[in-house]
Amino acid sequence: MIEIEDLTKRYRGKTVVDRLSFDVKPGAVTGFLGPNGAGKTSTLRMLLGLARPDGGTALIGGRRYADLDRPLCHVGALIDAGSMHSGRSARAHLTALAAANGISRDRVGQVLDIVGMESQAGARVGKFSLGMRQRIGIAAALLGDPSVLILDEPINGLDPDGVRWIRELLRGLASEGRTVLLSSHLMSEMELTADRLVIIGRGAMIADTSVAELAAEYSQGVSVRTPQAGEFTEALSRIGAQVRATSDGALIVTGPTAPQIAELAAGAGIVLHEVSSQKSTLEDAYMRLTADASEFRGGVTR
Ligand SMILES: Nc1ncnc2c1ncn2[C@@H]1O[C@H](COP(=O)(O)OP(=O)(O)OP(=O)(O)O)[C@@H](O)[C@H]1O
Repeated sequence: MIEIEDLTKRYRGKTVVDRLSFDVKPGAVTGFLGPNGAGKTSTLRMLLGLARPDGGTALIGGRRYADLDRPLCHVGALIDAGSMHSGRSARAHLTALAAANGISRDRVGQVLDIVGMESQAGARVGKFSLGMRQRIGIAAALLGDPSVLILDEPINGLDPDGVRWIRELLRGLASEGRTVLLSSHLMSEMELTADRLVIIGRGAMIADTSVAELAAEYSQGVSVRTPQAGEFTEALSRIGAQVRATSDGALIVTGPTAPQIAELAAGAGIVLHEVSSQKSTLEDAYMRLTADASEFRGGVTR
């Protein structure tokens, strides 16, 4: 469990994390989303004791990171794997990390196995591709078998196989009851990976929701095609539905669900050619939610 309350960070007078509060619960993957510069990394760095908050608290299992005994056994973190330039082999890097944290050497083999890197464990980390470094970074995060995982942009720069691999790994770790928090600035990376979503902009909370709730909230009604449009519009209006006709002859119905509309038509002897829910994509929802919060969106001069 991660608890963030009123967390605030300022750099040179600019508030980059602004009284942020949210909880991250075990047993689910929580996506931490926001445009570039929204304050995600700053928040994660405070959570991991790498930056000092100017206000509020960031707790893991009820304690500050700095107060955890053998922190690697409570929290695994991946922050900036791209910058990991080690002249050591992957195995030596992990073995040193294990030794420094009182973790058995045997665990190194296990985590190399989990991330599929045993065959390359003897090669120098500095020679690895970004995707391989991400895997070694995740192996390091898993060394202490932690119940909480915090990953900053772990999908960034991975090829489709890597993306699928990390998605399955994180979902598996969450299904074992672990708390998994990962950041991204792309909804497309999150919609298949995360259960819950915490969306921030300019350091402040925009939405604390689930993928399913956000999809339902931004659903745009049901598209219906029928040769009896006039008659069916009257029947729909009688049950309180809102109906508007589109220029290509469809009816967009808001209020009832698609099955309710189909049943109403069947009961009234109306022929339907099409009934389909018009879901806006989560990407659209995210773009709308963060439209005012993006510092770097092109095309507009402020
Ligand atoms: N050490 C620092 N000193 C000064 N400013 C900083 C520092 N770290 C972050 N910032 C500023 O804080 C703001 C938030 O940055 P942060 O990296 O937390 O955002 P982010 O949401 O992780 O963005 P991205 O998706 O681009 O990684 C930015 O304006 C950034 O320039």
